[in-house]
Amino acid sequence: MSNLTKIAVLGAGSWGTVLADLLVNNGHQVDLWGNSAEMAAEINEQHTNRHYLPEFQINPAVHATLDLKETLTDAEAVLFVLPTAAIRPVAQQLVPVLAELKTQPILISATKGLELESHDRISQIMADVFPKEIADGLVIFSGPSHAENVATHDLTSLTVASQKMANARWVQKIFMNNYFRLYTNDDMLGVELGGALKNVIAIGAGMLHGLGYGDNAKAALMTRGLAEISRLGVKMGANPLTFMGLSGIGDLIVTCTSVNSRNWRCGNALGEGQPLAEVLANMGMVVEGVGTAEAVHELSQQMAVEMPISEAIYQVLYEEADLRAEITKLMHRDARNEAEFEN
Ligand SMILES: NC(=O)C1=CN([C@@H]2O[C@H](COP(=O)(O)OP(=O)(O)OC[C@H]3O[C@@H](n4cnc5c(N)ncnc54)[C@H](O)[C@@H]3O)[C@@H](O)[C@H]2O)C=CC1
Ligand SMILES: O=C(CO)COP(=O)(O)O
Repeated sequence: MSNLTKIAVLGAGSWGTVLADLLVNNGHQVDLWGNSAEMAAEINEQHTNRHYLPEFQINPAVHATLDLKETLTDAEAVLFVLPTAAIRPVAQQLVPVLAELKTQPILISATKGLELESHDRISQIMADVFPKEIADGLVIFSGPSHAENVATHDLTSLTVASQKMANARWVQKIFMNNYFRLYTNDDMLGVELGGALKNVIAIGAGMLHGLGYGDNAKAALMTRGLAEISRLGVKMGANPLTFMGLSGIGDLIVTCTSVNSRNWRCGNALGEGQPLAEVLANMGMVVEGVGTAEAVHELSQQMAVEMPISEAIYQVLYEEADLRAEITKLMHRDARNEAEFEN
């Protein structure tokens, strides 16, 4: 066992690779677990991951592997940076390995989405899969943070939320450096919802851009998008102030305004008239807002909360609704007071 803090990073895509690099820059030991032998060899031998980050030189101390047991051995924390759809099956793979190793690492999730069908947040999936003593310590890691910016050490601030504030503070400490700043928050529900739901609104922002709409339209979409995210979140029990923070409005701003955003780029291509299947095939990276739009469509009905913008985006993605007709419908909803929080 070495004296370094070892972190297991699961998911060798754009965000996982950059976070592994950051942790190694901070003096920690990292095993980066992926599912492509070719990519692991490229990371270990050339210190690049060109499919996701064409220009990025990875710290040579990042070690990529396909071996889950090797990854988890001696790890004090396990950072999940996988698409939402992969969280449950990968978590299920971890359980017997951790039992065999007799360890209880701190779980951290940087994934942003709601699971299809169950509508579960990542914390709910973890609670289903892991023993309570491990699941209860989960830390959610969220906020405005495109991998492309962190790769160039651009200044970035995020939120870490947990039911166990000692764990959140530990994560804060291991990640912070002169380009990466973290704040703690005890509202895990609000932090998770903000990170997942903004992806749907970002698809809408891209759609507006693709159709040629201007800044007024995008600002209105973000503002009213945040109103409906907060409405659902508060009804579910989240702290309304969380939506004013980094994992709420902060992440909504970056995702709705950046060409780095996969969700924005997906929406933009749809607005320009490309079919969804073609857009997703060309992206080569996960576009979380597409699956989350379906989960939100069901969750908002279940919670009896109106989310007209997310619903319009769902209709375009899944029900072949005409995008311009959905925008017209939104503009002609009943007149109301801005401060009405119920609908
Ligand atoms: N890319 C970014 O800038 C940010 C991404 N996120 C979130 O992080 C999560 C991951 O996003 P990205 O890194 O962008 O995705 P990505 O598409 O770049 O990479 C995902 C990686 O997970 C791997 N993977 C998928 N299923 C797997 C499985 N069953 N076992 C092992 N590996 C598997 C894929 O092969 C791929 O390498 C998403 O929830 C996203 O919303 C959050 C903040 C920033
Ligand atoms: O969550 C993100 C930035 O904070 C990443 O968003 P995209 O997946 O749209 O790139």
